[in-house]
Amino acid sequence: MNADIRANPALDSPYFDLAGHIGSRAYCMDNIYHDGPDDTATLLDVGVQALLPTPIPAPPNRTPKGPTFDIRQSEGKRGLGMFAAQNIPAGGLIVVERPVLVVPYIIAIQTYTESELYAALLGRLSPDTVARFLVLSNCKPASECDAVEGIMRTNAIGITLEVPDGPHPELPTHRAIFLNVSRCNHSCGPNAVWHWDATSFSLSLEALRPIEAGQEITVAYITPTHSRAERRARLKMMYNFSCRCEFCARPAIAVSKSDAMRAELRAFWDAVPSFEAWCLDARMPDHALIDAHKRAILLIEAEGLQTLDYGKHLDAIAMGYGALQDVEQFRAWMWHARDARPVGRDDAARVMQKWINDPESFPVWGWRKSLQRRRKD
Ligand SMILES: C[S@@+](CC[C@H](N)C(=O)[O-])C[C@H]1O[C@@H](n2cnc3c(N)ncnc32)[C@H](O)[C@@H]1O
Repeated sequence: MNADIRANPALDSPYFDLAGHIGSRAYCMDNIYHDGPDDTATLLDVGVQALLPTPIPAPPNRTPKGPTFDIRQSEGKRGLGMFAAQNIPAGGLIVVERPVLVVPYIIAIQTYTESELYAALLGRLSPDTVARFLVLSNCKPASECDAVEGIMRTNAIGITLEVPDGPHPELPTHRAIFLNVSRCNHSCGPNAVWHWDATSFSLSLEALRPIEAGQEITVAYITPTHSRAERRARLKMMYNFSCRCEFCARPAIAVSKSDAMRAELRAFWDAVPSFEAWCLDARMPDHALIDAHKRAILLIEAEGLQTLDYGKHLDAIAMGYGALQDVEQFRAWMWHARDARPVGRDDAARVMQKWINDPESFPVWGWRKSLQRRRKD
């Protein structure tokens, strides 16, 4: 079993049935050919393979203008890293990339070793792609696994393919290698995030906040809301490095404050009332919900954690002001929410602009008052 992988929610499934999985799978190797320089070599369950669309549609056309990044040495013993080659706005697209290798999260094959399978898969790629794969970082000692498996464990990103619900909820989850995004180092307050789009078989990397030209582009390898000590222990265990990000380098006095703020953010969604509950409950102050989300934004900005539902908090504040029929604040926060949308998502921005122009067309306009009035009647 491949224990080290980023983002594998399928494995939290209570229905995970490893024995059933092993007993019932058949696999095939194939290639997916793309327009770009690198094809994808796949090892897929035959059922999953049959579900792939042919041809695979092109990724949504949101191509950034000019080169957005370069790969070079990062400071402080972090190896290579990805750096912004131009100023990138919040929500700006950095790169869209197809994987060069895709394998199931669990490979239930006993007749071949994983090394043999990877050798066969690499044999399906161009020599140039293989050369670029083989120089990716490997954090695993030779005593633990061979070099190719080490590269997989260090760089693979968890992706899900489109598989209908069934008795094997682990089936959609795969490990994929992306040659550029693999060069992104980890930060406990990352300035970028990746999104996998199963339909176009592509990964897009987007800025979470403005990134200046020359600044390093970072992502989070683990959930960043844990305490500094927990984050570091987890990174050491999974990726065998002591985190050297700016958030871990803070002085000790700042660490307990940071740990407390992250704990508050981790508990946020369980503690905050739902929008409907706040609308209905007259005992709750008018600004209770809005203030809670404003506090979350404050914490997120202090800790560089825009990866945590930043846009959702902005939406919630705008919605709160809409429910209170506060035109001025509604417009101001809807602007923020609109601007925080990833660049290129024009359909969402258009709808939000319509609400800014005509607040009364906002679907929950005045709800807190009207629901309470209705409750009294
Ligand atoms: C996926 S690779 C990232 C790119 C890598 N630096 C390279 O040269 O290809 C992951 C490896 O980069 C290094 N790394 C990433 N983030 C780091 C950080 N915050 N502090 C120290 N090392 C880091 C570790 O060696 C880790 O195993």
